Amino acid sequence: MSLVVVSNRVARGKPNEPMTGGLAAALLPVVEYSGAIWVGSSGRVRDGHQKEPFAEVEALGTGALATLDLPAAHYGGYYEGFANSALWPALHSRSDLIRVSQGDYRSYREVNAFMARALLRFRKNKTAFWVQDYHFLALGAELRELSVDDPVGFFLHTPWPVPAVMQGVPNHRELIEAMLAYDLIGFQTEEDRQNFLGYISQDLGLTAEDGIVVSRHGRTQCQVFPIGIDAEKFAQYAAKSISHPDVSRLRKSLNGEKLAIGVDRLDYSKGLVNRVSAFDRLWTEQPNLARSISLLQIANPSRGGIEAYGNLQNEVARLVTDVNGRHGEVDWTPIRYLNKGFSQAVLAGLYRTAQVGVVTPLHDGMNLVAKEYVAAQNPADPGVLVLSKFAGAANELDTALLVNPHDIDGMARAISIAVSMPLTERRMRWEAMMKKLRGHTIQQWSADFVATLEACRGERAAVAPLAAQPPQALRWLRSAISGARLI
Ligand SMILES: O=P(O)(O)OC[C@H]1O[C@H](O[C@H]2O[C@H](CO)[C@@H](O)[C@H](O)[C@H]2O)[C@H](O)[C@@H](O)[C@@H]1O
Ligand SMILES: O=c1ccn([C@@H]2O[C@H](COP(=O)(O)OP(=O)(O)O)[C@@H](O)[C@H]2O)c(=O)[nH]1
Repeated sequence: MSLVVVSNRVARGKPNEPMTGGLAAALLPVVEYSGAIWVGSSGRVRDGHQKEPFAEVEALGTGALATLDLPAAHYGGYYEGFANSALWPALHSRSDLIRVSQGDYRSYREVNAFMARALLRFRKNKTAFWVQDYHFLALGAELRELSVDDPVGFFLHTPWPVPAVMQGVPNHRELIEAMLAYDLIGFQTEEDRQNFLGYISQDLGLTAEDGIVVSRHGRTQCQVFPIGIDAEKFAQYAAKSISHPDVSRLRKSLNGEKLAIGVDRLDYSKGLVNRVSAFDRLWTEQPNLARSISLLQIANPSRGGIEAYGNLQNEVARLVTDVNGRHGEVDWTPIRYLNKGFSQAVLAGLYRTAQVGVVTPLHDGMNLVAKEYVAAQNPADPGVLVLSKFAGAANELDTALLVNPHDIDGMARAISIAVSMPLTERRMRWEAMMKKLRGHTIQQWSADFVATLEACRGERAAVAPLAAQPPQALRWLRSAISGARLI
């Protein structure tokens, strides 16, 4: 079996470069170790009608990376338009931020159709296609139009909201009906899966039995696959990176003061304004904590061409300036605010330096930073994770200090509790989280999804049984897709 993984964003595996988002960070080791071929956008566009889509193919570990120049006439409407100004806000329950035109929807569908044509080149005798995320909701249907009858699966990295929110997306019915051309649809949490099935029932009049929806396309299995991380890799990075100049300079600058860390793309879903307000509240209500805990906030700019993101960047910068102006001293800066990215090896050292990890999104599919923070801690003296209950990660990391990101006082209180938590309690909470991270790795996640997808082969007319978890997940994945080397 050969596996073709498809996403808009890809990663190149350069160890010193920051990752752009969790999807690319998660898929990189999957492709490197499994021998799959990963197809995505090159980030460049190409004019005119491309008879044969242009792809550059390079090796990526034991797998390969194929990047495509997307059609110039449709790229903006697809990426900044429909994907990130209609679907992204809706998926994160921000209907107020939906800005979209019919032209954007047409471009989105054109790019999905273009990608389907491009994928034919990577199809072999026995191929399975694994499509990632909201950029390609209709890609399965486009592949079926081209007579592809291989298993085609889809994984959604974001949340799926309640039906009323999806109803605010133009063309929602046509688009979500097209999703049922997938054999398997994966979600981060049970709540996301239930919301999706709720929409299918309310808007499409289809019922699901044991997560199987039968539509005109055949059968679609809807299942939860929470994404994991390589916890051991982060632990090793963290132990090693202490000597990295960025990490040792940070440590030296702290002078015994405690540190909280936030690491996010500059995105309205991440709750940055509320987080900074919570620190403002903390230092106002408990002035004794000024100079004893500061915040390092890494906020990597994202999707800068979209108005809502530009506005957010200005708002957060203004707020940080206000808070620093209010609480700062000649020799103390309450918030160190950085608009740039770091490699994961350096991030691990920064996570380990901080006694508190603050991950407080308003909504988040999973949030890998929460898991990475835990994995990077020193087992003998672990830090405390303050985690939004609206991050997918809260389902597993339930011994973190769970907070409501809309409750500024509650967050300030949780940060204060985290700062003074005794070692025994910190260790108990951390060990419970670490056990979950070790028990569910990124390799396990991909092996589970691919095994379940492969079980759908030839089963479009009959319900495929849920695949048992493979005992040697990674070995299985490698051997199952060993035929994937296409170049
Ligand atoms: O590709 P961009 O437009 O620059 O955005 C970056 C990625 O953001 C989102 O990441 C999600 O995937 C993570 C891993 O599953 C998950 O932890 C997080 O909660 C999600 O927000 C987006 O879904 C990706 O498609 C983007 O590439
Ligand atoms: O400076 C940075 C900031 C983030 N990341 C990585 O980007 C990913 C962010 O994923 P997450 O799921 O937290 O959020 P997303 O950005 O995908 O919404 C994580 O793997 C981080 O390690 C990175 O490599 N460098």
